[in-house]
Parts: sequence; structure tokens; C-alpha cells
Amino acid sequence: MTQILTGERLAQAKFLTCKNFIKDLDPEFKKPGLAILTNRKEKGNQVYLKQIKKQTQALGLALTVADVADYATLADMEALIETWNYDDNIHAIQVQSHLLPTSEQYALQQTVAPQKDIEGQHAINQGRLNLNQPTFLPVTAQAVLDLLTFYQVPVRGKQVTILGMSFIVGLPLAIKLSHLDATVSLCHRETSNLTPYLNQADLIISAMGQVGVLSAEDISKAAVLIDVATNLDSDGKLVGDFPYADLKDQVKAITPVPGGLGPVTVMTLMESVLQAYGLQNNLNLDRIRKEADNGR
Ligand SMILES: NC(=O)C1=CN([C@@H]2O[C@H](COP(=O)(O)OP(=O)(O)OC[C@H]3O[C@@H](n4cnc5c(N)ncnc54)[C@H](OP(=O)(O)O)[C@@H]3O)[C@@H](O)[C@H]2O)C=CC1
Ligand SMILES: Nc1nc(=O)c2c([nH]1)NC[C@@H]1CN(c3ccc(C(=O)N[C@@H](CCC(=O)O)C(=O)O)cc3)C=[N+]21
Repeated sequence: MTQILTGERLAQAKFLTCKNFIKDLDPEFKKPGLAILTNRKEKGNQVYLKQIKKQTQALGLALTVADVADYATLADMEALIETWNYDDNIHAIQVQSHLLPTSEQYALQQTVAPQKDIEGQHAINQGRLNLNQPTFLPVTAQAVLDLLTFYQVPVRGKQVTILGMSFIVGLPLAIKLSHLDATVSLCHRETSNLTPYLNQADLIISAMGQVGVLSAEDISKAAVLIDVATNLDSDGKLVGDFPYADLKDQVKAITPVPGGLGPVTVMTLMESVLQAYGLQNNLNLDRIRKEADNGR
């Protein structure tokens, strides 16, 4: 029988971890603060931001949101990030995806101070990931790893296929899972034939953001499937990359969309904000996540 890997229980456990960490903070301390640069017109950002607002409120974190539409040039956005870098009320900065053409987006992410760079996009943090040193692993990649740990899905010695190679999901996961001794195939738009990578894998993680590319008959019955994508189908319903209805009785395990990785990502972001906060204030991080660095 297929195991349905829902995210709610793990998200709830993470919420409690955050709540307890915050409860024990010295009341004289500043509130942990997150700043986000978003593009409200982008659907993925919109869905994410709605959940971030809800959870920062529930935990009592400070949230600052700016929209790219209000900034005329890349230089204006860089200046905004600089003010956040120097603002003591902001401990974590997230530049959301798809704000700008790729090269400009990447340049902008390099202006985030490494110790506030919870998406691990600064070159120094990406370098640390390559070197298998403590760093901010991009939030979604961390969420995938935490979901695998929660459901005790083994990775060492396993064949893992990753679909999509963005800097926040596919690429960092490929590096981290390689460090964890998985054998990784990182597939992308130029992969001429996905089928052999789909029918040989023990674990498939899809983050293409494309409905209709994957078909059930290509996928190994013994595989665990993690669906990262949040697409809208033709009826405007939130769906993943995998044809869920065809697979939910066929494979070893699968995450649903919604209700799978999404809620875990949102709460992992909250944890990363507290991790950055803890590192900047020299707090004991045993209860959040030790795997980071103070960015210096
Ligand atoms: N649930 C969650 O917690 C999260 C969900 N998401 C969702 O996951 C999806 C991916 O996000 P993100 O990583 O930011 O997306 P990007 O668009 O940045 O990256 C998608 C990747 O998939 C590749 N790709 C696209 N189409 C195909 C195809 N037909 N065959 C093979 N490769 C393909 C792209 O290649 P190329 O660059 O050449 O186009 C790119 O490498 C989105 O739906 C997003 O909303 C993202 C983060 C968190
Ligand atoms: N720098 C950056 N990092 C990201 O991680 C990032 C990003 N940019 N840009 C946008 C995408 C998209 N994304 C989602 C996260 C959670 C849900 C989520 O909570 N989904 C709920 C659905 C909630 C609902 O139904 O409204 C679920 O799947 O159950 C969705 C989408 C993160 N992204």
C-alpha cells in the first residue's frame, strides 16, 4: 500500500520547536525579524507569502515585505537589501524566486549579508555547502531533508533522481544528498530522456513546476516520490508535478499537493529565521538546528 507522506505533523512539530525557542527568549531582546522581497504577481510567491504571514503572526515574529513592482532598477533593490543588512531588527532576508531575469536575480542575491542569508544563496554559503561545512541550506532543500528524516526514508547508497536544478531546490539538494552518500542524477530541461532516471530511482524529487511532463508508467513502483512543485492546473487548483491520482496506489510513498512539502517549507523557514537570530545573538541553538555558521 502506498504511504502518503503528509507534511502537517512535521510542520506542527516544527511550530512547537519555534514556539518554545521564542518563549525562552529574554524579553529585553529584540523580536526575531524576517524581511522578504517578493513579486506579488508570481503565483508561487503569492501562495508562499500568504502562509508566511499566517505563521509569522502565530509565532510573533516581525515581518517586513517589499514588492519588486515598487523598485524601478536593480540598483534600487540592492540599496533596499543594504538597508536590511544594517537593520538590527532584521535577522533574516529572503529574496523570493522569479523577481528578475536570472543574471540580475543572482546578482541581487549576492548583496544579502551572509549571516542573514537564510536561502543560502550568497557565494560564501554556496561554497560552504559544496565543502560540506555548516551553512544555511536553502529552506526548501532543508524541508525535503527533514521530511525524509521524519518518515525515515533512507538516502545513503540509494539512487536519487532530482528533476529541476534551481539554486533553491534541485542543485543544493543534489550536493547535500551526494554528501549524504546517495547516488544522484540531476535532470533538467536538456535531459533528452527522463525515463531511465525515473524507472531506476529509489527516490524521486520533482521541482520542475510543470504539469503533464511526468507519466505514471515511467515511474518505478518501488520509488518514494517527493513533489516540491506548486502548479495551478487548468481549473486553477494547486497540483504538483507528479500525476498524483495515477500514482497514489502504485508507488511506495508519495507527498500530496497541497498538504505535503508546502507546510513543512513554511515552518522550516521559521526555524531558519530563528537559527539566524540565534547565531547573531550567540544563543544556544541545540533545540533549533545546529547546522549553520555565523556567516563570518
Ligand atoms: N512546496 C514548496 O515548499 C516549494 C515549492 N516550490 C515550487 O517548486 C517548483 C519549482 O520551483 P523553483 O525551483 O523555484 O523553480 P525554477 O523555475 O527556478 O526551476 C525549475 C527547474 O526545472 C527545470 N525544468 C522545467 N521544465 C522542465 C522539464 N520539462 N524537464 C526537465 N526540467 C525542467 C528548469 O529548467 P530551466 O531553468 O532550463 O527552465 C529549472 O531547472 C515551482 O512550482 C515552485 O512554485 C518551490 C519552492 C518551495
Ligand atoms: N526564495 C524562495 N524560496 C522559496 O522556497 C520559494 C520562493 N522563493 N518562491 C516561491 C516558491 C513557492 N514556495 C511555496 C512554499 C510553500 C507553499 C505552501 O505552503 N503550500 C501549501 C498550500 C497552501 C494553500 O493551499 O494556499 C501546500 O502545499 O499545502 C507553496 C509554495 C516557496 N517558494
